[in-house]
Amino acid sequence: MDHKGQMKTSRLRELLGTRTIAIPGAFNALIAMQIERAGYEALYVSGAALSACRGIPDIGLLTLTDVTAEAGRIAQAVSIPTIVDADTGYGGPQAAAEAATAFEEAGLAGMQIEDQEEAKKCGHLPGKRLVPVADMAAKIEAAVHARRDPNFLIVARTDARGVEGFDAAVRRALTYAEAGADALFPEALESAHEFGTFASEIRKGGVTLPLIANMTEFGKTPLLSVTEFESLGYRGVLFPVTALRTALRAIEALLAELKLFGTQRDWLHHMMTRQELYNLLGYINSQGPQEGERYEPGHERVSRD
Ligand SMILES: C[C@](O)(C(=O)O)[C@H](CC(=O)O)C(=O)O
Ligand SMILES: [Mg+2]
Repeated sequence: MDHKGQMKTSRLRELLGTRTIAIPGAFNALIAMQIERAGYEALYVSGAALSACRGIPDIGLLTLTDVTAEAGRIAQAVSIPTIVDADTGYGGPQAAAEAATAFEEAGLAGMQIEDQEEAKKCGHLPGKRLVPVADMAAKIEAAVHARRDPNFLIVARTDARGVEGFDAAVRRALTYAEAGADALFPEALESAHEFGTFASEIRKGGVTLPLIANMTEFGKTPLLSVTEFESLGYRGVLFPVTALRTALRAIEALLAELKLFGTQRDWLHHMMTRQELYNLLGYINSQGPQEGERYEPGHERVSRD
């Protein structure tokens, strides 16, 4: 952890302590740069998106080494804080402690750990299994103990809603707060009403930690806006796979048309131009944009490649 890393961790705490923010998921460093440039104040590295980018499902196949390398690259490409999805913590308390150390050193501002058993699944699928509450609490304690920067954020996610029920989700979250978690994340709640009740039950339990909501699509949770979550008492709203799903659909459509027509001409206006991509990368091309490199509607030649 360096000075820059410490600034990001304290910034993340400050943000979650004061207002409600949208936290989009970045599936690589370039997308992280886009997220920062679009004005977001924090970003998320999703296990589901990272797995998908490797061509594998989100069933706990990513290792700590894999995630540290990729999430570290993402975090270091931007100056806003990054929260990484650490799945189940990659094992027991010792593994969770190692994860906290590795992520902190790699420049992450926080990590999210969930209470599923190790052969995990997407939190919005049926058939999940949870570890005993004491086992999860031990992982949180170990991660909290392992961090060197006290601001490195440990987000405790409970998947209990779809397994043991709503009340168990509240009870588990309260226990995780006691174990030292810095933020609570109730996974796969099924209505705005449940989000509101969860928040008020947590407050009734005497816990004032920031709450995180997950706005993943096509799952169990109806789509609510950041403003709605703000009024329900949530401080961070994740959009973990939103950019990836959108990119995938666009690429699917492009590929179909390219195959059919043998040219990408009609797609130029959907593309970021060479110069715009260079600008995003901060790459100063010493020769500047070449004639014909900028897209103008009606012009077919865009790049000199
Ligand atoms: C938030 C999540 O853990 C993720 O990996 O991004 C997933 C998202 C998803 O699968 O849609 C989740 O379990 O909710
Ligand atoms: Mg995940």
